[in-house]
Amino acid sequence: MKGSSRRRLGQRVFTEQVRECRDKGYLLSSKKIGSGAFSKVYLARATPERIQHNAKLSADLQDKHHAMVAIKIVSTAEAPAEFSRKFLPREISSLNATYKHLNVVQLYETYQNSQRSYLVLELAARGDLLEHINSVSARRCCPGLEEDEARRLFRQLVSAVAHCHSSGIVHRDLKCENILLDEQGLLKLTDFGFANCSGLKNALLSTFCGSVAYTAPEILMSKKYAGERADLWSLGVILYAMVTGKLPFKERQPHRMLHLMRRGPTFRQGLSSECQDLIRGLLQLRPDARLDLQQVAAHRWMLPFAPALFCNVLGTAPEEPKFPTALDEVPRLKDPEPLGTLVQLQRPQRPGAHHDRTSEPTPAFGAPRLLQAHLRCSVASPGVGFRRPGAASCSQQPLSLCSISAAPKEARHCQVK
Ligand SMILES: Nc1ncnc2c1ncn2[C@@H]1O[C@H](COP(=O)(O)OP(=O)(O)OP(=O)(O)O)[C@@H](O)[C@H]1O
Repeated sequence: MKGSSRRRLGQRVFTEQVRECRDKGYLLSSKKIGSGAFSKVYLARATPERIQHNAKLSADLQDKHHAMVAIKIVSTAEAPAEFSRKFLPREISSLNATYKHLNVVQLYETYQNSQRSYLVLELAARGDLLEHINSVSARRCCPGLEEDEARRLFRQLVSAVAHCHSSGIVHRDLKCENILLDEQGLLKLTDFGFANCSGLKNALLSTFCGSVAYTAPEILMSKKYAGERADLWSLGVILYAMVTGKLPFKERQPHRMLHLMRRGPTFRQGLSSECQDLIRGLLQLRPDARLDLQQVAAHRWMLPFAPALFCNVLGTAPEEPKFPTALDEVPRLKDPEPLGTLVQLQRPQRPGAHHDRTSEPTPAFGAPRLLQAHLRCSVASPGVGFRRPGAASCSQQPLSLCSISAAPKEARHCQVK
């Protein structure tokens, strides 16, 4: 289709969406605040009548003193049948199950027709954690957040994940891009497309979900896994990213990734030993050796400010274990690459702007076919259509996390068994 016809079609579709939203009591703006594989997210305003008639909206917006929401429009007509049948309902039911926690994005309501589904969401207008880390790093001319800020955010994240787990939901795609910030700087966990409600307690899962850089080793090894423990690994990666501005393990091939994981994370100078200890506790290879959420909440790095916050969610603090720091017995690779090298890049602006990497060497240890497909998809070239984080005031380029976390949107859905 020619550019001008595509534009006309886009305009017509948008006009329909504006009308459909207006019929439901929302004034859709043309400001697009994000997009996913099959969705676009727009800024919108709830009408006073709608607020009055929707209990969730009125309860929440009253506290916020505004009427703005985010409307995620999912093009179900264009999405694969599996997406509409499986992932979208999963996202909606997970958001309903986790209502209502201060640090989990709220779903106010949904409506749909034969072409699309609309999710009316709490607005988190200050971008995601990845952008935040990058812009703070650029401003400070030093990668990562200050530990105090990281602590404040991480405590909110732990509280959100604890709430999900206690509501019977494992997220399975915890990463910096799925953590949004609102106008008050409050953290809001989002994107429950891979969430699973049977991943708790004794049930073991086998589906590979999420982004490789944040994925627990047991999943990379195609083992059956406990969803809660896998979420804890991802928390360790996120905390590492917060305080260092890098990813702890950055490799394309699963066997090399696993090798790095076995060696454990390395830390920048100046990072407190308490923070290092907490990260090590989360990045334990053996899922049952990993800290659980209670232990995380009670960890001494978490405590300096208002430890009482966690008492409601998590109960009392258990003993804090110690973690091995030495390299384990795995043989060294001949030519290990530097860990978590900073590269200048960002997420693709257009979903799907990725290179076909079919010529990549096949992972040697026999990763599942779908995981290999994911790896090929997820190593998007850093040069293509990436958006820069906030203005850099220093001579360095803006700092950012590595490209493996910026998986093209399609890739995230094509790999799930
Ligand atoms: N409630 C919100 N407030 C503000 N921005 C949002 C909100 N929800 C989503 N966004 C923005 O829209 C983007 C896409 O949203 P989301 O990740 O939910 O879509 P998705 O279709 O699930 O994406 P993916 O294909 O990555 O799974 C987010 O990265 C974020 O920038």
